[in-house]
Amino acid sequence: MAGPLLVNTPVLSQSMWIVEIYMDGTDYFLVTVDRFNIEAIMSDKNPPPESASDKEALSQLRDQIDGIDRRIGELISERARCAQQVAEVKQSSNIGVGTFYRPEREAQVLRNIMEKNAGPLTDEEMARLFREIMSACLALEKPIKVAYLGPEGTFTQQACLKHFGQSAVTKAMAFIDEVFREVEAGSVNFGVVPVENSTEGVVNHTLDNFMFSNLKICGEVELRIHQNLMISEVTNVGAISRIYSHPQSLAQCRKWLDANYPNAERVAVSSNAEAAKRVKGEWNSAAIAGELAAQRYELQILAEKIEDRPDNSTRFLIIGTQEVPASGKDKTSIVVSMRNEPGALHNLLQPFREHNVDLTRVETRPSQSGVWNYVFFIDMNGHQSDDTVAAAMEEVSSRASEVKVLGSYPCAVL
Ligand SMILES: C=C(O[C@@H]1C=C(C(=O)O)C=C[C@H]1O)C(=O)O
Repeated sequence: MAGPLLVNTPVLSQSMWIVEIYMDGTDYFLVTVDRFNIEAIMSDKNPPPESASDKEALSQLRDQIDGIDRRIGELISERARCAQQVAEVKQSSNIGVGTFYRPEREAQVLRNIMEKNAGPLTDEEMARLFREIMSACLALEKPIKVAYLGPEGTFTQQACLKHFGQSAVTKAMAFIDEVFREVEAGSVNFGVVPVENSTEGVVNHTLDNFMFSNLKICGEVELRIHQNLMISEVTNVGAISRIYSHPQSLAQCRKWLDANYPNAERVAVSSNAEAAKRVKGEWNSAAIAGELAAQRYELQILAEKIEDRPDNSTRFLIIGTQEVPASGKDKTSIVVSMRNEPGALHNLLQPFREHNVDLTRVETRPSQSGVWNYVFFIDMNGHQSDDTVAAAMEEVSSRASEVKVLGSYPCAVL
């Protein structure tokens, strides 16, 4: 066999190159290589030759993208002008006085986008883009103010941005009670608090607040929780002897820590964001927190997704003063108190079964007053205006000492 006869000839396609041709009698063999791999391997000193046709193709595609971007920009402006007109209609009529933000409408818009999406972007990616467009359009109508359980960089802040987008004006509060108070006082429009929380361990605190508050649940957010090990610019990577985080996060990463940092001291602090703050300026420590904390406190992520369970997620509630109309796919949350008697729980659950209402969560809390013996927090699929939900609720009301509807709200879209 003779050869190679030719080296580095970009003739097969834009992505495949023939690098060698061997002759063997009348047969010949091509040795090809993926151009993009080659490009990655080659150093800047020795760049692959660019053909004139490749350059032309690239420049044509870029011109096309510039044109599309112009059109997208024009369409976004047109959409924003429509949202401004909606605001004018809302203002001049009594439709939606004080309710510029419409959670049910936003959920419908996002669901619609996901349903119509033909790819190649995923439904979630597409909805995320539209989430930001809507957030900016709403800010033109009226900037929305939201309080959340801080400090900055917590998973609750991440949930807040996921739900309201980057154009919302956010305010970090130190405690869950303060988030409730801030909304009740009217200094913000909404609040975001964790409810089924595998990270911050504050589920009960949120539920207890609902017992004495007239605020409504206006929405829910689900967040995949990814934990990361992060360090500051002064950290000596080889000498990490202390790792800060919230106790729940330390627990979630226990196996990973046992395997990777068996001798480091694990220090529990009040939040993941607090952990991130502490590693600033400490050469021998690291923190476990979310990506947002790394961004906020300018830390470097040393290892990502270190949680032992990859399906780890947390649910947050949006609290406000408005009743949310049905969006087509909703949940209803209630709190019910029952007298302490045999079969109380059975009596409470029976109407839901009879009316075919699907319960998604039942939580029991000790009563905080003598009147309520058992207090149950119940989440169900459906809106309180649905016939089945309304019928079940009526029946429950006749059996319980007290029933309070915490709200009907759209199921989390993203
Ligand atoms: C435009 C409206 O107001 C707000 C903005 C929305 C949007 O940009 O699509 C949707 C719902 C509201 O939060 C509306 O009520 O339709």
